[in-house]
Amino acid sequence: MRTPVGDAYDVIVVGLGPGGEFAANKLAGAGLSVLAVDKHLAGGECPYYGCVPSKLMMRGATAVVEARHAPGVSGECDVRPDWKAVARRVARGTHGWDDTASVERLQERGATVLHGEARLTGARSVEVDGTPYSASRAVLLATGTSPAAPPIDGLADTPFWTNRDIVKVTDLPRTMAVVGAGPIGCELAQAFARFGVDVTLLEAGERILAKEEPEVSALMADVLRRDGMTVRSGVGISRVTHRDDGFVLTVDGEEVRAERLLVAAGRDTGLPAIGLESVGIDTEDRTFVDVDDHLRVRDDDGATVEGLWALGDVVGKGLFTHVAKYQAAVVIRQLLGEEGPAADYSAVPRVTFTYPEVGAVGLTEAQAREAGHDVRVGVVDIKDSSRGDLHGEGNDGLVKLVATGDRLLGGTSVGPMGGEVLAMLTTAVHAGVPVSVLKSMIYAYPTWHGVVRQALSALGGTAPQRDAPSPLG
Ligand SMILES: Cc1cc2nc3c(=O)[nH]c(=O)nc-3n(C[C@H](O)[C@H](O)[C@H](O)COP(=O)(O)OP(=O)(O)OC[C@H]3O[C@@H](n4cnc5c(N)ncnc54)[C@H](O)[C@@H]3O)c2cc1C
Ligand SMILES: NC(=O)c1ccc[n+]([C@@H]2O[C@H](COP(=O)([O-])OP(=O)(O)OC[C@H]3O[C@@H](n4cnc5c(N)ncnc54)[C@H](O)[C@@H]3O)[C@@H](O)[C@H]2O)c1
Repeated sequence: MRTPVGDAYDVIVVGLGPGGEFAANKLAGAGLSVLAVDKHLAGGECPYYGCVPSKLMMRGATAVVEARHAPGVSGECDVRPDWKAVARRVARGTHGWDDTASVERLQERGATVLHGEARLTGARSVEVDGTPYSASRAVLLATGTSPAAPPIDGLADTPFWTNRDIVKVTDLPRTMAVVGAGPIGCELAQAFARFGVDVTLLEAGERILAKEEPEVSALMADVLRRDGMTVRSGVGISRVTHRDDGFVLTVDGEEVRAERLLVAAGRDTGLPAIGLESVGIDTEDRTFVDVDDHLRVRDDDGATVEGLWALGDVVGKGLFTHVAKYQAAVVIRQLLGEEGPAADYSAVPRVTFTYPEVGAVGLTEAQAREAGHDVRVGVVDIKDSSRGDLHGEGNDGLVKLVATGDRLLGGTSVGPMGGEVLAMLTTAVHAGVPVSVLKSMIYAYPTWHGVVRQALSALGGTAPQRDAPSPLG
């Protein structure tokens, strides 16, 4: 452990989710004295309540559905899904919600780890459960988010589940209502539906997965309905009550009943609790901490708060683990005096791990038009490709490209490997690979990423070309 000078550490990291933990490990490993503080589990939302358990659930759900495709492609297959198997993998994958390994990793690198609630008292000082600490170089705020509860009459008095509860479920309910059809709602609803739970997905907005292209929302609503779910968008939920036999939601004046209720209606950054007023930031109407492209915190006058950085979900530049770690790397370079680019969000990839996976990067068509670009669009259904044809059942998906002139602004790839196909679109958008260069490449046959070639030829309204005549007719 590095000994701090006086009572001051070099760096204090508040919040040890993917962003804070990564920064604390790297900075301590580089020889700085680091105080690493978390009020709950070192590791944060992703490994215990987010990415890891939800992807383990999706893996189980995908295996079930792939087995159900067997009759058309490989004969009979008797599938008897058992949630206990998933629950066991989740308990293992989350280390039984125990952060000893993360804490020890930090300590081995020389950090001092404290479990406690921190509050800023100035740019380079914090209190942890009332005890003051100061940092000679920097405080890093990486306090992340917690599940938000929408202001629905009666909801707060009911035992509804959030992502933090549902990941611990060992016995499935018969019926479940889900409020919110963003990535969390869609992933978890589909996982449960594929294990036989009768799920009703309720979305207030016009469409599910509203941050994605409209074609994606329509396709995914169709897939989820074929999974046996009831999918309703544009609904108003006015009241929730709970009795022994379950929940009753008043939805557009009618009752929806369910044994369990999952609320997946967005995230809360909890800014009033972290002491931002001590550095001139009023949190009343603010959702995220304002930062410049080096993640330095700006106060209400737009001035840089010297010695204070923020990163991860709390800055709202993309609520993803990979964004939190990317931002942490930008901050680490500055604190270690290393060269490197400022943060750039023009090619942030995102993947919703439903089946099919929904991958996207850069601008959607609507965002590109709003930004004033002269937009060209190419959309291809993956069923209209050789790989889609060969795959057979389960070949739901599409590739959509958004370009202006010879420049790719964004792309979406939905399919059994939509998140993997996204890699080439991310490279293209990030590196500014011209559309003409992408068109001149050779695409392996018959691949899912080969559909990108078809979408490139569809750009600008040209009829999409198959990669070969359908071998199955
Ligand atoms: C169900 C679900 C599935 C997800 N799936 C994915 C996925 O597949 N891929 C992906 O990229 N992202 C996914 N995410 C998002 C991802 O989990 C977050 O973007 C990521 O965890 C954010 O990291 P962070 O470092 O900002 O903070 P967080 O992970 O939110 O951690 C913040 C930490 O700060 C601590 N803290 C807060 N306030 C204080 C305080 N005052 N004092 C001390 N400690 C404090 C908290 O206890 C917490 O440990 C998912 C999220 C959820 C909920
Ligand atoms: N695979 C991934 O990378 C992944 C998976 C899960 C979550 N995440 C991250 O976590 C973030 C949060 O996910 P999320 O799904 O909670 O948030 P979200 O904001 O994307 O979706 C929440 C949905 O709830 C709806 N909603 C809000 N209030 C409602 C109400 N009263 N009734 C009905 N619907 C209501 C909203 O209209 C919205 O569509 C995402 O933005 C994403 O960045 C990522």
